[in-house]
Parts: sequence; C-alpha cells; structure tokens
Amino acid sequence: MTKAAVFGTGSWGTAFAMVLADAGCEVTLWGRRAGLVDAVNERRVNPDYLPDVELPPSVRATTDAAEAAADAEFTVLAVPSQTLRGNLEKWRPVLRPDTVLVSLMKGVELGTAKRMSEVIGEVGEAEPERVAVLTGPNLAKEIAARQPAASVVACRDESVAQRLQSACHTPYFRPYTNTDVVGCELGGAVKNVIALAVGIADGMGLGDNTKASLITRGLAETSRLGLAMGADAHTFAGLAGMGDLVATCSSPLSRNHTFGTNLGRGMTLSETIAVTKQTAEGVKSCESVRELAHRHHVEMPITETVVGIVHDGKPPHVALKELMSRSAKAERV
Ligand SMILES: NC(=O)C1=CN([C@@H]2O[C@H](COP(=O)(O)OP(=O)(O)OC[C@H]3O[C@@H](n4cnc5c(N)ncnc54)[C@H](OP(=O)(O)O)[C@@H]3O)[C@@H](O)[C@H]2O)C=CC1
Ligand SMILES: O=C(CO)COP(=O)(O)O
Repeated sequence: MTKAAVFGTGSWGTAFAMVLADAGCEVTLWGRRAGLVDAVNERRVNPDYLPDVELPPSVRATTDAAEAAADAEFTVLAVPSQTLRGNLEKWRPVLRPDTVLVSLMKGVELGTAKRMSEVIGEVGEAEPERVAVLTGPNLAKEIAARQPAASVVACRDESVAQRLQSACHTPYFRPYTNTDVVGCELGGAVKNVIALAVGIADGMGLGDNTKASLITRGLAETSRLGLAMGADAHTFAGLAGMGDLVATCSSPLSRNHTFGTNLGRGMTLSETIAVTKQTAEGVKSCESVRELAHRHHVEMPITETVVGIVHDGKPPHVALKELMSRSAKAERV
C-alpha cells in the first residue's frame, strides 16, 4: 500500500488526505493542535474545517512530524504559503531522502518572490525531479463532498507526476499530468489575486460583464507573466489556468473571492481580516506577484489595482476608475 503524509490539517490538506485514502493510500495527517488530531483519530472528523465529512479509516493523524513522515513515499505540504519555509525547516530532518515533496499551496513567498516548489527545493534540499505540485479547480468543500473534478499534477519528471497521478486518482478526482511546474504554480497563485479583484467588483454591485472582463484580462496578465518566466502558454488555457480561475472567481466558497467581496462592500482591511477564518493567499501573494511582474518587466494592471486597494488603502471606485482609464491598446498586447 502506498504511504503518504499530509502536513496541514486545514480544508485542503484534510480533503486531499481523503482523496489519497479513497485512491488506496495509507495516509498520516500532521496537525499542530492535539485536540484536532484527537478528533480525527477518535471521531473521524476534522471539526474545525470539514465538520460534515467522515474521514476514511486509512487516514490517521498525529502531532509528531517524524511519525507522519516515516515511510511516506509522498509528503504533501498544505500549510499557508508564507509559513512554509519556517515549517519545512523544522520538518526537513525527519523527511525521507527519497520522498516526493508535493505542494498543494497557491502562493508566492513575500520577500523572495519564490514559488512554493522553489522554497521546497531550497529548504527541503530536493532536486526538481523530487518536487511536484497539485493544482486546479479544486474547492476543498466540493472535493470533500466527492463531487467530480479534474486537477493537474505537475513535476519536471513526468514519471514522478504519473506516480502521483495514480496515487490520487479516484472515481471523482481525475488528475492530469503536466511537466510545466512554473506555469501550473503561477496559474494557482495569480488566480487568487484575480479572484480578489472579481470579489471586489461583486461587492461593489457590478455585474457579469465586469466579472468576465476581469477574468479574461486576468488570464491575459497571468499568461504574460508566465511566458516571461519560461512557462508554456498552453498551461494557462488548461485546468491550472483558466479552470482554477473560473472556479475561484465564480464561487462563494472561495476565500479569496469572499475576501474581495467584503472589501468591495466597504469593509476595511482589518475588518475583513477579522471575519476571514481561513487562508486567503492572494491577500499577501498579490505583493509578491507584483514583485515578479516588476522583475520580469511585465504589465499586470489588475494585480497592481488589487495591491492598491488591499495594501495602499485606495478606495475601490477610485482604483477601478484608474484601471479603466489606462491608455487604449490592442487585445493581444
Ligand atoms: N481550501 C481550498 O479549497 C484549497 C486550498 N488550496 C491551497 O492550499 C493551501 C492550504 O490551504 P487550506 O488548507 O485551505 O488552508 P486553511 O486555512 O484551511 O488551513 C491552514 C492549515 O495550516 C495550518 N497552519 C496555519 N498556520 C500555520 C503555521 N504557522 N504552522 C503550521 N501550520 C499552520 C492550520 O493549522 P491550525 O488549524 O492549527 O491553525 C491549518 O491546518 C493554501 O495555499 C491554499 O491556497 C488549494 C486548493 C484548494
Ligand atoms: O484554490 C482554490 C480552488 O481551486 C481555493 O480557493 P480559495 O483559496 O480562494 O478558497
């Protein structure tokens, strides 16, 4: 039986542990809170994140990182992006040297502007062939309800992506392989920023034309950045690009979309943070995505607008007016 460790007992870590178990893996979940770990082991639920989902018996939980990591062929990382480096520094001594490190995270590190696979490679001392990414239109609550969805497993080594694909393939979860790790990760991280923009527009009472325009031009600026960073253009038309963007920008389940909606309705940043119980990666990653855009000399006007509203306190109607009054240009530029 394939053994997997999942570090992080939040919404997605828990739901993906269930996917792995349904695909036939034996899974150990690492959590930092003993009470939550006990609830998983004794009641088979994660009361704080997915209280209505019964976890399969092949999912066990522990607070002991060494116990979780022992024998794991796949070590799945599912903590907030900005905490990954600090966590991985603690976990690295107990990781198996041949384990495949799998990122579920959709963020870019503040300060370094590194993608999660880069942080994993650096801190986990893992060559790119041992680092994989899972991404796509996968809202945790829908996956946990075993609603059908497709996903992408990306690794520079296609045979590793195929091993991971078979470890998480179930009747309701259909992963496709890809070797474009850069494109897949950017698709996942930038869609959170665009979902904030769409949420803000929704909160302002704007309609579907605005939403469609932001999604489409959001994908254009994501692709522009991706191409400048060596990604494959096809990735952005796929599940990791358009797929995830559509799911996140349309769904009230998205934390990024909801965060934006609250801002668009007039809540302040601190009020919005106070009512947000889970990780909305775009709030921090919009700054590191903008940093990447500047480094690669790529225009990302929607990302700039989101940073302006979220971090510089610009009123949404002022930011929107500025976005719309930029100089006219051809669509493909
Ligand atoms: N939820 C979703 O639908 C999806 C999420 N993702 C991505 O997955 C990643 C994880 O998200 P998700 O599971 O939803 O997040 P949640 O906010 O639901 O959970 C975060 C988890 O990380 C733990 N955590 C928080 N801070 C720390 C820390 N400093 N050290 C150790 N553990 C910490 C939390 O523990 P505690 O409970 O103790 O605070 C919790 O287990 C994100 O990058 C997200 O973008 C990707 C696809 C779908
Ligand atoms: O990444 C996601 C769906 O694919 C989840 O989006 P949120 O983090 O905005 O909830």
